[in-house]
Amino acid sequence: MTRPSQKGPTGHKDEPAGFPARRAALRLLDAVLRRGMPLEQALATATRDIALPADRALAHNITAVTLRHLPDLDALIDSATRQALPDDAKARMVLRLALAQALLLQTPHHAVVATALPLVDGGPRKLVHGVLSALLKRDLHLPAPPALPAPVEARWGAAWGETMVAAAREAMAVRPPLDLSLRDAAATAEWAERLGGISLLPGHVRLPAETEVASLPGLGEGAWWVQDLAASLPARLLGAGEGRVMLDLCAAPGGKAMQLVAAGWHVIAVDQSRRRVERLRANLQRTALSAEVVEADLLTWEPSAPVDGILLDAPCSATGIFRRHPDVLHRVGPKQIAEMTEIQATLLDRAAGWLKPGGRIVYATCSLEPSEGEAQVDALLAKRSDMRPRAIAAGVLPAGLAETAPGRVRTLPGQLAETGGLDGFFMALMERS
Ligand SMILES: C[S@@+](CC[C@H](N)C(=O)[O-])C[C@H]1O[C@@H](n2cnc3c(N)ncnc32)[C@H](O)[C@@H]1O
Repeated sequence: MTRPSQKGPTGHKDEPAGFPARRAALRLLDAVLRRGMPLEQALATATRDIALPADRALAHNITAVTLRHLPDLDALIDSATRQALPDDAKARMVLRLALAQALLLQTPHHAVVATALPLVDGGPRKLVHGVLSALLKRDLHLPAPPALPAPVEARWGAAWGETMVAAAREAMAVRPPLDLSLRDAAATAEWAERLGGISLLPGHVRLPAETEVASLPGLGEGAWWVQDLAASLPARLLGAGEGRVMLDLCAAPGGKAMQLVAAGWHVIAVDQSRRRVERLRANLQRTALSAEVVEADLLTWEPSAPVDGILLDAPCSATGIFRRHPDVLHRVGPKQIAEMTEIQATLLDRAAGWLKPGGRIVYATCSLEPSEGEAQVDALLAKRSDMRPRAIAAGVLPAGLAETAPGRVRTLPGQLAETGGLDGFFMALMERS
């Protein structure tokens, strides 16, 4: 048995060692699954009473691993209960976390049981003990790769086919690599060598998944920023700026704005979120790149004059970044997607009217839902006879990716898999005639 600590790290008597991290993990899982909060957003509140960074990291890790394997963990739980536990029952939440620790984090079984049972004190302790003991006696294995939530598999299967769903499961099983965008694309070879990575495009360096960002050379001097390879593509479609004016709409925290400034555009970066605009300013300061920053709601704000270029990185369901944020697939469904498509259509409509004749716009979303990507651009082109697709220049995309239609790129799980894959994104380049 795990020896109960005299006093837990939070000062409570008779708490088993490691209990505060498990209590925080339960709060985190509850925030994501019952209240629909993003995991990263729930972190500060859920871990507020944890003093040690290592315990906060453990709570985060237990929850993330649980979310990556949730459907398979649920199947195990259901195999050991006579009556299915409600989806949001505390007993199910605790069992999910406990099994994830035992099966995926190799936590000793006695520690799993000792830290799980106090989570249901005053509740279904006997039930949880019974189910957990019965399951831990079995020779348990989780399927590899993990299943995605059934509604997601059905939706993506219908949109992209079963091969994509299988690739998405594989992508969910592994931590993605760390991609950096460089301020000085001319120094790509030098930085790739210095950082020990590979480069798939000028201005890009890819490092192994376990790389610790804080310890890398170049961070303090602002030589690079973290940005998935797919997320770096929309700004690349717009080419070199040569001092022309670019509106970066929905710009914070600024990954694409920094690329555009580094490519020679005069950038006006607009975002409505104060907190995220602060991060945008800090990022510009760290990289010594300068842009006009505007904190405003794009549903009412408009530029004072037509512009040469626009990048609209629209708010979206973010289902394309599930590899780093497994919570998204459990929080986002048709309702949230439909809400996002309405905002996207309004923003794209407004933005298209702000281009000079001959000006170019890129519309992008980090979503794997066609309604937030292809369908938005189809609708704009059907509505506006002054907008037309603009072919993507040679050499802009990495080897292995190509336009899916003139001016359009769709990145999917499974693409570039041999070098670590990339996030799910849609982008389209159009020109105003
Ligand atoms: C996908 S993120 C942008 C990421 C950013 N382009 C980058 O590369 O770092 C979407 C952004 O849209 C902003 N946003 C959502 N609705 C908005 C609106 N009505 N007006 C202005 N910004 C908005 C959010 O605050 C969020 O920062």
